[in-house]
Amino acid sequence: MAALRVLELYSGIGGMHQALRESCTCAEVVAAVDVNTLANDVYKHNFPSTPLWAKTIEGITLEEFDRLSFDMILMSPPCQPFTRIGLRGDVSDPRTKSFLYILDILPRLQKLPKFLLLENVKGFESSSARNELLQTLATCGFKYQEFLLSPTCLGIPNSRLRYFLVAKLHQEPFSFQAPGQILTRFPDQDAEDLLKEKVTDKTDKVGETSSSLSSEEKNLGANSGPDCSSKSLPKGAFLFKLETVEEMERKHNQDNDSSIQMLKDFLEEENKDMSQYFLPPKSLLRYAFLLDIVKPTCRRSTCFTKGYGHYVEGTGSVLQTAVDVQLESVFKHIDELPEDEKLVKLSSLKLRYFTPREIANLHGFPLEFGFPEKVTVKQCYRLLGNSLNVRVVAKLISILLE
Ligand SMILES: C[S@@+](CC[C@H](N)C(=O)[O-])C[C@H]1O[C@@H](n2cnc3c(N)ncnc32)[C@H](O)[C@@H]1O
Repeated sequence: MAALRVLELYSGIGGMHQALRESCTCAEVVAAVDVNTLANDVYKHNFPSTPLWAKTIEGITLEEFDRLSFDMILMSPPCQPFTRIGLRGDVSDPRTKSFLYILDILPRLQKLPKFLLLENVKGFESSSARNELLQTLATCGFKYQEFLLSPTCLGIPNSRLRYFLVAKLHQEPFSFQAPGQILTRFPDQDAEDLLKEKVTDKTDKVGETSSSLSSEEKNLGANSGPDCSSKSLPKGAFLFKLETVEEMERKHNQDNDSSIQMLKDFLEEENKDMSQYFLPPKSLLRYAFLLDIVKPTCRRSTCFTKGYGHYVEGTGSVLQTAVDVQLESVFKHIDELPEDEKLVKLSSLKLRYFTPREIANLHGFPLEFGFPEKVTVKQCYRLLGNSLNVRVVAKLISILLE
């Protein structure tokens, strides 16, 4: 069988290429395109034989696209115009220009690709750019399905809810196609969950609390979950550490969901020198209440963004390495303490950032995937924060090509 000719647009560090490999598809990336010099260096480091076009997508002519004669497009367009917390410039944001250019080129190609996969942030599904994409695909004769998925669907303890679209040309609809719907789980997941529930049913009655909701839905607080000591508190009440009862319950549920792996499976060797990753006193004192603190035995972590290690708030979880220290005992009445005592208490948790390697592990990059030596830790965080979960995309590629 001839190898599938794949065009990787907005290639970054090559998350899509890695996913293609992980899916064991017989394929060749005929061109990867990105303007970011540093991301391109990382890409070349890991995929040295792939032709890398360090230019803007809108600078590629129709003829150049035609010459590549590709069968598949894999792409992650810039997400800033669609993020829920951003300005949501959508199609009027200049960063969407290259995507609109692709939509304009697509119907005019000499040979349409047979397959297409797109990744973007949650928020893209309600954008005009997405409506234009669907319209273009329908005009060209593609069958497509949209998803909102997080790595937790695959038992990975990391939330990274993303929009995905898979499309194939002139073929039977997907067996799982649900017109007008965005699927929030993998097509085979219902059957898998049912099987799991049956097994748990027989062996462990406590398992009943893992309802038919996906982990991400539980994550979003859609499940009331098992009993927890905080239940008598009024809805929305704040506990220690600026957390509501609902947040506490959600974390509690996820940490007890044995279908998700523990974070310790993704961590680096304990004997490695981690001194550079510990949170400095200034950050501890200023942001302690806003940190999402997890232990190695936890089965969850928040989405690691490109600001991780630079901004503290909302950019990703931090790891409590002093595992025997009780979080509650540290935070209780901490506000009443003078600063030096506060710092002693907070330091006892031994909080550190996840290393770039650990984030790469959570994102599904294999151990052989690396960064050139000159790339700094902060740059690694930035590039990984822009990238994707390889295992989620690999599974979608398999589903698309089934
Ligand atoms: C969301 S990131 C994609 C990350 C990639 N999937 C990965 O695994 O690293 C978007 C990428 O698009 C690139 N980009 C943005 N606008 C572009 C354009 N007009 N032409 C080419 N690349 C562009 C950025 O440099 C960035 O690396």
